[in-house]
Amino acid sequence: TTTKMAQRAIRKVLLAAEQSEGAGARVRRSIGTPSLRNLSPFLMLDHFSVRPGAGFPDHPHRGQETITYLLEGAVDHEDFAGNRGTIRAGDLQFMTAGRGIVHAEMPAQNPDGGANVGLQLWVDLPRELKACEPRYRDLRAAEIPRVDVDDGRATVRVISGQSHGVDSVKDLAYTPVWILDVELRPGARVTQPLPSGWNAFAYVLEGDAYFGGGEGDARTKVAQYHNVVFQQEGDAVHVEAADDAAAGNTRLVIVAGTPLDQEVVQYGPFVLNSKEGVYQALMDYQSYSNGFERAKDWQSEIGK
Ligand SMILES: Nc1ccc(F)c(C(=O)c2c[nH]c3ncc(Cl)cc23)c1F
Ligand SMILES: [Fe+3]
Repeated sequence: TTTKMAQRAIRKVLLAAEQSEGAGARVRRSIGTPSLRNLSPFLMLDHFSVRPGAGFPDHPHRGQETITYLLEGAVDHEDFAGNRGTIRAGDLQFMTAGRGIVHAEMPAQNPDGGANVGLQLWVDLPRELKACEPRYRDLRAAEIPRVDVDDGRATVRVISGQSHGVDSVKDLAYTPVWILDVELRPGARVTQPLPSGWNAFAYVLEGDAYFGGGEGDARTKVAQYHNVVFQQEGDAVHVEAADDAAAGNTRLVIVAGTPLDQEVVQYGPFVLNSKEGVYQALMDYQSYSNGFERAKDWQSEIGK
């Protein structure tokens, strides 16, 4: 007999309000705001929109991993070590900043193009990896397995982790995370197991999603641009779409990660385990040392 999955209850629901970031970019930040800081290992979630002429010019990172998921358009990146690349709709870039990166992230040259839209998730690095060598891992759309669920009413792109018997192709971040891109057509019902004890959230990209319910409990309706943070207890999250065929599709990402048992002291893109660590990062960045040597006399081409 299959034991019924203990569903995770909702801890809180947050609206991701729009704010400015970088040079003329707009982001909807739902993790990393005063109302949601402690969701280890997650430090920030930005749902960004960047038009040609705007972007994220030269800036540093230390002590975290950034996972960038392009939903529309294309973004170029270029760093102080000469690494360059483009991530297009459906692709992801996993960047481990480790001891230090200085880079720019700008819309790919398409002057008459529309907005470039995606998600950028910052994941904390465990203490012993804070000073590791930086690295990049790209995951192209074609490499991401898809699984049809609920008689084809739902589709899950398994970016990282497992869903309904399908495994992602490879682990790309040091800190274990699951990232599932879920498309629900009208009437879809999906129960998604998650590793127990991990922190987990869902961010609604399109349409309305209904969480929980069953056993006589009412479902919770969550609208677009809202982030649903789940309790740590429980084995699975349950999500549904409205039955009404006129409602259109619902799209959300379900993300889970292993909590890190360490202090988080953050000053912008410097994320360490102590104030001294943050001071040191600021000093190193300003004096081009301990991982920031290549920032001296460097300017990106794309961020000019
Ligand atoms: N000022 C400032 C300081 C530190 C940063 F890391 C950034 C930054 O690069 C981003 C912050 N949200 C993002 N969403 C998507 C992308 Cl592609 C980049 C960013 C930035 F703009
Ligand atoms: Fe960056």
